[in-house]
Amino acid sequence: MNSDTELAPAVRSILEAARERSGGEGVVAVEARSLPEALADAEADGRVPVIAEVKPTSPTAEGTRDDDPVELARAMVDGGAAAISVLTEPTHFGGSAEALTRIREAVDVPVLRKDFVLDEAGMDVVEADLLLLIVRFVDDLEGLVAAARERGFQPLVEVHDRAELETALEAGAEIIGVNNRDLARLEVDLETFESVAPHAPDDVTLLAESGVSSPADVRRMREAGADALLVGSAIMDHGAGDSDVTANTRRLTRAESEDQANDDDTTQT
Ligand SMILES: O=C(O)c1ccccc1NCC(=O)[C@H](O)[C@H](O)COP(=O)(O)O
Repeated sequence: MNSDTELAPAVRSILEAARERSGGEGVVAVEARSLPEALADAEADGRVPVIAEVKPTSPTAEGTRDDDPVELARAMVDGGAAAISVLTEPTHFGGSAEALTRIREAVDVPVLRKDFVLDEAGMDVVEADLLLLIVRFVDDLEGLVAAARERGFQPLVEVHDRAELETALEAGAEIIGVNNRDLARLEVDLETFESVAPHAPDDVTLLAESGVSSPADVRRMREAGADALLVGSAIMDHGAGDSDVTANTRRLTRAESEDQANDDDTTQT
């Protein structure tokens, strides 16, 4: 691991579970759907580029959604999602590689494998268009970025502060996510993205991850330089059980349209 900074007990537990999980058989080879192209398509279409996350539960979620992951992903695409993120971690997030495979067959947008990949073997589990690598949790980021690309994945490199951004850039990352959830208390603070984003070069595809829950949050992250938003909880709405995932997604993908901005103003007054 790349840092000895404090980690929440849930994160320690996630990492222990990740170390115990085995990789797949053989080396994965993917023909990836391009994330930058999907984000550009969404922009051209007047949608805010949102990567909607199929996240059955999590250490901070208020409940669990047992809906069919394929139906959830389809509903997110209907709501305008430019791409889908799928938690494949089974123990703490209720995910699976099988769910990702089924989703990728069912939708035509890029699909991110959101998991805690610590080494090359951890990559060879399932085909996905993007693969998450978290700077804090890996020792040889440059080697893993190269290994991911050799397999055809687009690596999404996740950072939490400016020093990690530098590490990501030195490793050759082209798609970088700034996670607003800190790993010590699991609290979200949108200022994290705002403090890191100005230091990212323009040619990087920059994602704001975690804690985006309203159209106002979307606009705030976009104004701070986010090319796209990665949103799980606000779309899954775990506590509400059968909340409408299409409507939840559409509310965010339309956050920059005039109608939505007017609705928000009306609601706030
Ligand atoms: O979401 C959690 O509770 C969590 C806890 C510990 C480590 C990671 C965690 N989440 C992973 C993610 O990065 C998020 O699922 C993703 O960024 C979406 O965040 P949100 O929109 O806040 O659900």
